[in-house]
This record gives sequence, structure tokens and C-alpha cells, in this order.
Amino acid sequence: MSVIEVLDVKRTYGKGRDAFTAVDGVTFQVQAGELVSILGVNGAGKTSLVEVIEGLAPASSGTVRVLGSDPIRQRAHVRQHTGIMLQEAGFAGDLTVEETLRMWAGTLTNARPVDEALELTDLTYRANVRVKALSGGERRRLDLAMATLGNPQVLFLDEPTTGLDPASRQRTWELVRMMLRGGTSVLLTTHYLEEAEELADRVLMMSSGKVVASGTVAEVVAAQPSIISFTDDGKLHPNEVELLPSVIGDVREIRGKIEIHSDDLQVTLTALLKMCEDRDISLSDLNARSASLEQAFLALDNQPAVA
Ligand SMILES: Nc1ncnc2c1ncn2[C@@H]1O[C@H](COP(=O)(O)OP(=O)(O)OP(=O)(O)O)[C@@H](O)[C@H]1O
Repeated sequence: MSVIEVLDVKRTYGKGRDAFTAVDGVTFQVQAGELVSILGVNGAGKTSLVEVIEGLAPASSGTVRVLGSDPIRQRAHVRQHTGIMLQEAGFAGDLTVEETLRMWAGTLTNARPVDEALELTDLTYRANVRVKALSGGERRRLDLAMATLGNPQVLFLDEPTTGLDPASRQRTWELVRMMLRGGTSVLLTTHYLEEAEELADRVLMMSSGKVVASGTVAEVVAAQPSIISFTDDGKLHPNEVELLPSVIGDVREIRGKIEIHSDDLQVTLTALLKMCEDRDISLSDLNARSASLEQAFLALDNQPAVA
């Protein structure tokens, strides 16, 4: 049994002529210990979908099961095993960080020690500070400490690292990986594509309420070309560059820099370097990179739905 099962879910706002379908027939599953990341431009329908899975709003049609239960009708059972980190959490500003965590721990059946939660989110040194005095990033870390305090089987993370410095972001990713190793299933929404590349077992790209691509990062990125760019001081003719093996599309010149796309990075790069070696041409600013999730994201947005 999947931990999260979403079957043909639709969510429509308003009625009649004003009706607007924000989620339009989405189906997917999340297995135990798996992290699935939902990606999409602003307004794609991510929050509208995740709210339904969290049991915060009903679907207009379709079914959702979390740990085999309906997240609205069997809310008590589902909530007991779920951690939710929303974009904006409402904390009592006058409580300290530690008091906030202790109060929350008191409501949970399987809470980790508060000291451990502080340590894992790097908040030990802020334990006695009132919540209203925390910086934005520290507040975000407190959100994460609260969401993971009960060792949940299912964890919802909505933009968990927005506003975090690079070191705190790494710590957050470590904590998420630790939860995954412990068997927690995670549903992550993020605009930070490197975060999805780092953490996601599978990604789900949404556009206009529909899923337009899904699979592992490697699968979603596979259709995109690799990119090689360099400066050659005009020694190579665009035609001969275009004829290198596995080059696809036109050769582009951007501010004196040549950019080529390849569907086999190793083959094209080897041939390019051989040609330069034979003719004693030195390339400056040489850069070669495989396709990124960001490239796939930009290419896939506005494409017709596949699921
Ligand atoms: N209460 C509402 N009433 C009417 N339309 C809504 C409502 N909430 C959201 N929408 C619309 O539904 C669409 C999807 O919104 P949603 O917030 O789910 O997108 P999102 O992918 O989470 O965007 P973002 O990345 O900006 O958070 C948007 O066009 C939005 O304007």
C-alpha cells in the first residue's frame, strides 16, 4: 500500500460561470521512505493540491488516501502520524523557542526529545529566546523542528528552505534525509529546483492544474540537451562546430561566446577538444554541463498534460 494515494483529484474554486479549476485530474502515489517533490510556476495548483492531501480542504472530485485513510473524514488518525510545515506558521510570540517545542511535544504521542529537536535544527543557542525575536530563517527552522518533532510517518514540507542561509539549508536537507532513512514519506513543494535535485526520488511538474511531467530527476531531465559553451576568438567557423557529432539545433553566439547543444555530451566534447588540439586552438571559458532540472522546468511549462 502506498503511504499517499492521489487518484484523479480535481479542485474547483467558485461556482457556475465563475468556477475555476485549480487542480485538474491529478494522480500519483508516494511510497514509504520516498520523497516526491511537486514543482510548478506560481499559480500552477501546487498549494491547492497539497491542501487537499493534507486534509485542509476537500477535493471537488477524486480520492485521497494518506496511510490508507481519508485525510478529512479520518482526520484524527491521519494527523497523529503527519507533520506539516506550512509557509506561514502561527506561533505565540511571547513563548520561548524551547517552551513552544515543549508545549507541542505534550500534544504528541511519539515526540523526540526537545533537546534533540533543537540540536537537529541548529536552534540550541536560541532555546531561551522569545519566538517574536527570531530572525526569518530561525523561525523557518523552528517550523521544521515542530513538523518533525513527532517523528511523523508522513511529512509535508512547503518551501522549507526559503530565506535560509546556505549552511542552514544544508542542515535542513540533512534532517530531511535522516527522516527518509527512518522511513518517513515526504511531499515537498519548492521553487528551489536544486533542492528537488538534491532530495527528490521523484518529481511531479504541474502546469495549469495538471501534471505535465513526472519521474526521477534523471528521467525528467533526459529529454533535455547538454550545453557546451566556450570562447574561441573566431578561430572556429560556426558551420564546422555545427557538424560536430551529436550537436543538435543551431550554434548560438552570446556576447562573443559560442554555445552548442548536444544529446551526447561526451561524444561532442571529445570531438571538439580533438579538433582544437589538432589545430592548436585554445578555448577560453570552456564550460560543459548536463541538462538541469531548471532547463526541463522551463521547457516543460506550457506543454500539454501527459497524466
Ligand atoms: N481561494 C481561491 N479562490 C479562487 N481561486 C484561487 C483560490 N486560491 C487559489 N486560487 C487560484 O488557483 C490557482 C492555483 O493556485 P495555487 O495557490 O494552488 O498555486 P501554486 O502552484 O501553489 O502557486 P505558488 O507557487 O504561487 O504558491 C491560481 O490561479 C490561484 O489564483
